[in-house]
Amino acid sequence: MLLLAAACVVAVVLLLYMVSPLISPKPLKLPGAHVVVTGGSSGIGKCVAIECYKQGAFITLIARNESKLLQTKKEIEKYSVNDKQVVLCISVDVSKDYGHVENVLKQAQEKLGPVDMLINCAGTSVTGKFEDLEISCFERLMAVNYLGSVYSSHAVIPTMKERRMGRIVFVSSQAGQLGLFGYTAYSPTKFALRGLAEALQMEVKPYNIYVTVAYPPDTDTPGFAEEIKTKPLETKLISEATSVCQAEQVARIIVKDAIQGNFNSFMGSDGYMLSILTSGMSPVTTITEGLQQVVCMGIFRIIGLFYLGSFDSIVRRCMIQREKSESTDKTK
Ligand SMILES: NC(=O)C1=CN([C@@H]2O[C@H](COP(=O)(O)OP(=O)(O)OC[C@H]3O[C@@H](n4cnc5c(N)ncnc54)[C@H](OP(=O)(O)O)[C@@H]3O)[C@@H](O)[C@H]2O)C=CC1
Ligand SMILES: CCCCCCCCCCCCCCCC(=O)[C@@H](N)CO
Repeated sequence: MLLLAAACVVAVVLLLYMVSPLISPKPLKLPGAHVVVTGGSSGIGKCVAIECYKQGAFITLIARNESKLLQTKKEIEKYSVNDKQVVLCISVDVSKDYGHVENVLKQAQEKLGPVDMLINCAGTSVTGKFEDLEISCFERLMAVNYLGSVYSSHAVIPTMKERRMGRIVFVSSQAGQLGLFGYTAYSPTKFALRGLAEALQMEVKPYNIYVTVAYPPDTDTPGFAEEIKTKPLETKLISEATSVCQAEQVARIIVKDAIQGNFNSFMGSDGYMLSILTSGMSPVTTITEGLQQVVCMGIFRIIGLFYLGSFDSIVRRCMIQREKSESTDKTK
């Protein structure tokens, strides 16, 4: 009886493997494709643009600061693989005025053709204790990290649906998979992208459009260098659970997953565990991915509980330390 059940399971798995090429998306061809990268003038966005350019794509870079855009354009052009390739720069704040964002993306499409891939990388972070963060921080981060991605995606989706092809990438964060001390303003903006991505993916899949959510860990970028200046001690200590990644490496993984149309894009072994743990009701792109989630979820939850225990003890130790130093300050 048991043998029969096992045989059935094996048969089903084999069958699923056989049909899996039918449900996996066809990879996007980057040579000659038009790739738009918001936040493309610095850090992860810049490396994503370079990676796509190296593979023959035409690039539109979007950010606010014009001189940074031009400098990055020059840097990217060093990697050209043919003499037709173009890097277009657009200076716009993706979080301000939807009409404006829609307009500049229309102009970009007139110049370089319809957008094949949009990478929403424009974003910023502020850390601090909940009550120390000004309300304007919560509003600004939601506007840039979340609404900025909504605006840019909203402007390109109609053409993608008409052409029945395309890729949309949202750059979330590991802090968009779990909430940590110091990230009360930032984490919700990154969790929001996941909700948007899931709902949007269900809408656009019949049009052969694939959505990817990337969850990078701490990554060595100008934005990260700015962030650590004001990070609470607790956040620093908790973040030491993972090592700092290089932007080039993060970009390579994001571009590979976007080309393949994978919903999940993660980096490193803790990124792998977090992605399995938080897979919830997210779509799967391969049978192997689904099987790994089913098999590993429980054990990763146990490992996760140990991590949570150690994070709680960091927070408690810091609190006791702070109270001690405050009371000695008072007695002085
Ligand atoms: N570095 C890290 O540790 C991690 C980063 N991430 C996420 O990756 C993304 C990139 O981060 P990172 O490379 O570190 O950031 P950087 O600060 O190095 O670069 C941010 C880019 O976004 C642009 N940008 C910022 N605000 C706006 C805006 N309102 N409108 C248009 N462009 C804007 C910036 O240009 P300009 O200022 O000129 O507008 C710049 O090009 C962010 O979404 C971040 O949350 C996720 C996980 C880890
Ligand atoms: C079972 C597995 C458990 C794994 C636990 C992993 C611990 C995660 C620590 C996460 C550090 C936060 C990264 C935020 C990066 C970011 O978005 C900012 N740097 C942006 O500037």
